[in-house]
Amino acid sequence: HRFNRKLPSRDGARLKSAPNRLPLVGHAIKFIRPRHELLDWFVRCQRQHGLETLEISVPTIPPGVIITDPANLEFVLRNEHLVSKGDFVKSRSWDLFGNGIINASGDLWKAQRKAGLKFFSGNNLETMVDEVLPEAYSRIKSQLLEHAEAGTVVDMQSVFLDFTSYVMGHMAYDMDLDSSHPFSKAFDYASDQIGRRFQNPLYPVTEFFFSSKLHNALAVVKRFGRKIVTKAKQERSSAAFESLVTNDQPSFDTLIDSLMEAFPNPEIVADSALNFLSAGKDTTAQSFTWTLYAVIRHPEVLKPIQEEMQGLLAKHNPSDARPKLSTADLQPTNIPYLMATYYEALRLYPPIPIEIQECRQDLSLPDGTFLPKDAVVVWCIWAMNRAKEVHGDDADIFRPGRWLDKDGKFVNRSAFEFPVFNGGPRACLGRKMAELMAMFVMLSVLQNFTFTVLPDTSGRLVERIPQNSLTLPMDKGLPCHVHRSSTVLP
Ligand code: HEM
Repeated sequence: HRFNRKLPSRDGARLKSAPNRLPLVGHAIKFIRPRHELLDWFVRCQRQHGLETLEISVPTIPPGVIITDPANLEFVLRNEHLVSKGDFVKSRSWDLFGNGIINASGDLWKAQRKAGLKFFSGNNLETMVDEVLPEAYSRIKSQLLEHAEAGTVVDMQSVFLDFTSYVMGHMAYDMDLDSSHPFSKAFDYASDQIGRRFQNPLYPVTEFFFSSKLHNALAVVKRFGRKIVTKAKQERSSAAFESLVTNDQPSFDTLIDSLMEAFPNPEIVADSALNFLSAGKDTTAQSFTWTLYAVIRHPEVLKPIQEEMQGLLAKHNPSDARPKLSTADLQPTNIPYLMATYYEALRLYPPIPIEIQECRQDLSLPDGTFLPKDAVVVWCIWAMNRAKEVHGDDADIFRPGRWLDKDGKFVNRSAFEFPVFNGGPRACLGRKMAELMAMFVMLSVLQNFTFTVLPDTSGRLVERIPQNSLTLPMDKGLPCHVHRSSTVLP
């Protein structure tokens, strides 16, 4: 047996088991159920046992626990040398993520983290707001106008995915990517199939018989990555050559540039850029979709958002009917209610809903739980974000006001109470970028359009649920009717 035989325990006794454990298969059935049922089950575990650490068992993987207490999560996130991604996650996602930052550890991770930090700390986010976001928005605006004019149904999830593909394509690869590009199609297919491996314990067998489409998609993705790096290298050489003639310093400021400076190996640069694209494209598009859904269901939030928009406009030259939004405009100090609305949607619909890590050695959590080496540590962000012990008795309710203090100022929570962007040394590198994109796209879309969600065939507005994935796509998208409203912002 390759796993340590010791079991998780506290005060010398076995832990309480998470509910619905079955003989032989343990909790495995729960993990292969549709995503919303699994998430509901995590919420039930949390409601029945509060912040207590519970035991879970799934055959073929080492014994494990579900943690919910923010103090335990803080310990886990701050001590990567003790608890980190293990074989369970890495073996399933290696084909797509390879040596990229998402799964890398040690020096390989450190160098990519440094290159990413350098990239995000420069002027790049300002360039994104000034140049990339307006162009990305103008593309989706034309789509929305066409649908508004023709009265046709538009899937807002796919519109937001077009938006983020364009933005991430520019930020990660310095090129135009839209959802119809063969790379985008191959990438989306491969991400989806890799996500399914986490739900299907027999995936090596299934893929042995039915995997040629996945292998082809992965080959397209990897080939595209290599092509991008070769193109960036050629551009660097010619810019360097030109600078000899003009005597100007060439400037290299794309993410690919930062990565090429850190790594001589083009395969690593390609994997790394792909990981950044992967980390940023779907998570953000999904967060915009769930935010719009929440706003449509809670129209009372539109008034304070409109007031903030008017406040922003008043700061610009009043004669300028289409002012350009700047990075300063998009800060939470200027638009606290919109930021609170976004955070409230992120709380109820976290784009990465579940995390799974493994213990590197025997250890004890702050609540006294003993975990043997190899033990699996799971936390469900979806359920933690609904814990009444942390978010109050109204934790199930969408209420942006919980993110504002008595003066209406936006107040954040610690990463351990609100682990939507992870925390500790491996906290999300793109958080600021995601927030700027969200504020920009929400201000622009809500200023120019109103939406009605389509009812189902019985005429009812059914609650939207997530689809199975590593992230949180809305099942069947967000089909809406869109209507034009007053056009004030660009
Ligand atoms: C609402 C949007 C987003 C959410 C909720 C989110 C959430 C997260 C989470 C939970 C992690 C930890 C994942 C893990 O290691 O298991 C993470 C890591 C990461 N995120 Fe984000 N993310 C978002 C947007 C972005 C964007 C726009 C980028 C830009 C490229 C980005 C770049 C990264 C990177 C590079 C990492 C790996 C950090 C490391 O391992 O050191 N994310 N993110």
